Amino acid sequence: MLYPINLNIENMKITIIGGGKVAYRKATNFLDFGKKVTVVSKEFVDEFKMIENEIEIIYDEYDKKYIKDSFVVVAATNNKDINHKIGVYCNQNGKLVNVVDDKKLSNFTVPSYVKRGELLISISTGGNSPSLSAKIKRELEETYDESYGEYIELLGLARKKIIEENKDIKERRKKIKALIDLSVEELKEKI
Ligand SMILES: C[C@@]1(CC(=O)O)C2=NC(=C\c3[nH]c(c(CCC(=O)O)c3CC(=O)O)Cc3[nH]c(c(CC(=O)O)c3CCC(=O)O)/C=C3\N/C(=C\2)[C@@H](CCC(=O)O)[C@]3(C)CC(=O)O)/[C@H]1CCC(=O)O
Ligand SMILES: NC(=O)c1ccc[n+]([C@@H]2O[C@H](COP(=O)([O-])OP(=O)(O)OC[C@H]3O[C@@H](n4cnc5c(N)ncnc54)[C@H](O)[C@@H]3O)[C@@H](O)[C@H]2O)c1
Repeated sequence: MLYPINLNIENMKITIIGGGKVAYRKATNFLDFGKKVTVVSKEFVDEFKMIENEIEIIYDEYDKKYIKDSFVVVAATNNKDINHKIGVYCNQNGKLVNVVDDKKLSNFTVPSYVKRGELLISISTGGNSPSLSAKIKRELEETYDESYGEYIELLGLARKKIIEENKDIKERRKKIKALIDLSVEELKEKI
């Protein structure tokens, strides 16, 4: 079973090999988290036009030289042998790699996720059913709607204020725990 981890990718070079639908989805995942990626492929599906200004595009077939300096790699071609080769190379060279057609060779997979400001809920089925992950995501999107972005921010600010103003740890914890029972309006008054 895979271990959940939230990764700081800010200073990591990320390269995606392949220019199909799956590569596009993986590229937008990284962009969602403010990270520019390099994508290497001879051909690209039209969707890439929407993000061409936000990524670096290399028109070529896979070559080791394109991932030598990358720390995170996604092998997303429709060529099983190439994907496998990329997976093996990355595993042997201490890189994080997601091979889109080989869960075993991947040392990370990409979960489905709901993002509301800093609230991040991720969903994985261990590769058993990505469609179920997508379904659960849609359900969670309704429960945790857009308003949660502001709510989480307010909770963070109120928590910070309580920490600054209360030296007694017990008292502090009690007050912080009570925050989640407050409405947005009530939280605003606390800040
Ligand atoms: C969650 C999501 C994130 C994302 O990719 O962004 C994601 N797949 C999504 C969708 C999706 N993928 C597939 C379908 C077609 C229907 C179906 O097969 O169910 C649909 C449905 C659709 O398109 O709606 C086909 C598929 N997927 C994988 C294989 C290969 C294999 O199983 O070996 C094949 C078969 C290829 C073939 O046909 O041979 C493998 C993986 N896909 C994963 C993630 C990882 C496990 C996550 C988990 O445990 O749930 C893992 C292991 C590796 C990885 O890619 O990281 C994203 C939902 C986006 C959202 O959030 O809306
Ligand atoms: N993980 C997932 O979520 C998921 C979902 C569906 C399918 N898949 C798997 O992912 C594979 C890719 O799916 P897709 O729909 O994006 O395929 P696709 O056919 O739309 O795209 C494949 C891309 O790979 C590129 N490519 C082929 N050989 C290459 C090489 N040597 N170097 C660089 N680029 C190369 C092609 O130019 C094309 O852009 C499928 O074969 C399938 O096994 C995975």
